[in-house]
Amino acid sequence: MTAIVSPPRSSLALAVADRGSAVLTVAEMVAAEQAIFDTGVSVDALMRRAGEGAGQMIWRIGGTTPTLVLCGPGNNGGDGYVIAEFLRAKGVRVTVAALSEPRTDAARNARARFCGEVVRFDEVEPATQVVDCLFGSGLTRPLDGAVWHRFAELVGQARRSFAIDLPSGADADRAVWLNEPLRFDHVLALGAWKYAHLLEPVASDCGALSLIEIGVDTEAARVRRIARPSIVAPDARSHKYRRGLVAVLVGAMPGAALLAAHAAQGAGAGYVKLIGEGDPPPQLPADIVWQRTDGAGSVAEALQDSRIGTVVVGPGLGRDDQARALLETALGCPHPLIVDADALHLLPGYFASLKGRGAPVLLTPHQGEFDVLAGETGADAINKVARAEALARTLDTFVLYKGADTVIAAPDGRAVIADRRYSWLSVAGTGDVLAGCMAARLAGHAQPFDAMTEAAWLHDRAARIAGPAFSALQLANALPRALETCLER
Ligand SMILES: NC(=O)C1=CN([C@@H]2O[C@H](COP(=O)(O)OP(=O)(O)OC[C@H]3O[C@@H](n4cnc5c(N)ncnc54)[C@H](O)[C@@H]3O)[C@@H](O)[C@H]2O)[C@@H](O)CC1
Ligand SMILES: [K+]
Repeated sequence: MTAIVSPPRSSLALAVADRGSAVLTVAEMVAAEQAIFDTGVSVDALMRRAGEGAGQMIWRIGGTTPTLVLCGPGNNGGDGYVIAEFLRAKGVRVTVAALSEPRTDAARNARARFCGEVVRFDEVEPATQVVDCLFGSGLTRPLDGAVWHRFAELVGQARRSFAIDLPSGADADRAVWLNEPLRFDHVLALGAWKYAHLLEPVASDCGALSLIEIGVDTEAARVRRIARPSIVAPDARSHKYRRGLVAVLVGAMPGAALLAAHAAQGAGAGYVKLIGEGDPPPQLPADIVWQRTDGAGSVAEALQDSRIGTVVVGPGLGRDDQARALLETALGCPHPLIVDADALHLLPGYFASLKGRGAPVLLTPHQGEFDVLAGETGADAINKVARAEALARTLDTFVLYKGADTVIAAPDGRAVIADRRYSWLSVAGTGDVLAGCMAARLAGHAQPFDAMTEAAWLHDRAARIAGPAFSALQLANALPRALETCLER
């Protein structure tokens, strides 16, 4: 067996990237707030910080629009009284509708400081602008039917709606609606993102998201919202192998493998080759190398090339015996491996090969493929991130769980949520492009988690650049322009 020498890295390497802002569970948020109180800040002072931050944002967006603030019994309602007083002092015509008397000391104090009018919730008239401070992270059950009905009417009839911290009715950790879904124009998250802001089905009902800083320390958070990666251009010492050699295995449908290869080129790989049986497909462009093989033994031999940075198996692979043989060979090769599409359906037969494999394996399932892989794994998980984490841990692989809310999870517990994917991505072949894009990034710097995050970002950015109704090839062709937006200056 040929000795494996890692290819030299670093041309399109990672720069010091923005880690993205933190995503916290309610329990983590409570602990983070407690840490602030432990420094001597009072609950009242933190509520003022939160309410005035949110008030400032509403003032910037809504100006003097007459405003109805809906206040619940807890500290979310307390925020509402702070916001109402802030806007009133700016000269905005503000009414507060209270669901009940405040039940916490901080909310009672905020209520006492509000100098405007407070009316009963069940008697209030619709307004041009509505601010929802009924419930935040303390919501434990669905809203009472009559309350929800009136609430939905007030939000629906307003020209502009804001939800403070969370839309009332949304479960923060599970990211589900406890009542019927309700759409807001703006959601102002306090201190950190919660899962409901970024995971479907709640995320896309949140409209424009803003994060109001209140001074919570989120440094140690394991889960983050995706942020624009920072990518370094090739330097003077760069050459094609240093940029990264990507090998894509070709199965029954070479078109999909070709798309992945195009995408790898567009995302910065220095050298891309297809490895397949017999003659190359007629549509093979001149700038993609075809490495002809003759049976599984010769594929294994081709994959011994120590210059290979990443192998891709799955796009257009098929699910027959030949496909199984290719997957088995790929799993046995010494390089980082991306397992995508058809190969994900075949993978449960090879879980044992994942354990102890020297080089990392990256899985890219959409929902159907995820179900095939996960089975009962993570059945009790609270949300999509926890499900992805459970699979990553169980199989000791990196997982990119696709969807409008794409989740990336590492076996060490790190996770990233790439929310609100551009909806025109829902077209055939975009998965092949994502796999190729990820392969290029991984071949360039050998960091699987970063490669997945960068690929998710570049894929979405390229789609927005390509505009509506693009083809998968047009998406791959837009990748260089997406890459340009991430280059370190
Ligand atoms: N902890 C803090 O010091 C801070 C909290 N802040 C705000 O406080 C919120 C959390 O406050 P709370 O923990 O008081 O929670 P909420 O204000 O979300 O509401 C909790 C109250 O509502 C009741 N409740 C829950 N679900 C209900 C339902 N479906 N129908 C009727 N009543 C229901 C609970 O029994 C409790 O009395 C955050 O979302 C944020 O807006 C901010 O002011 C920043 C500081
Ligand atoms: K709210």
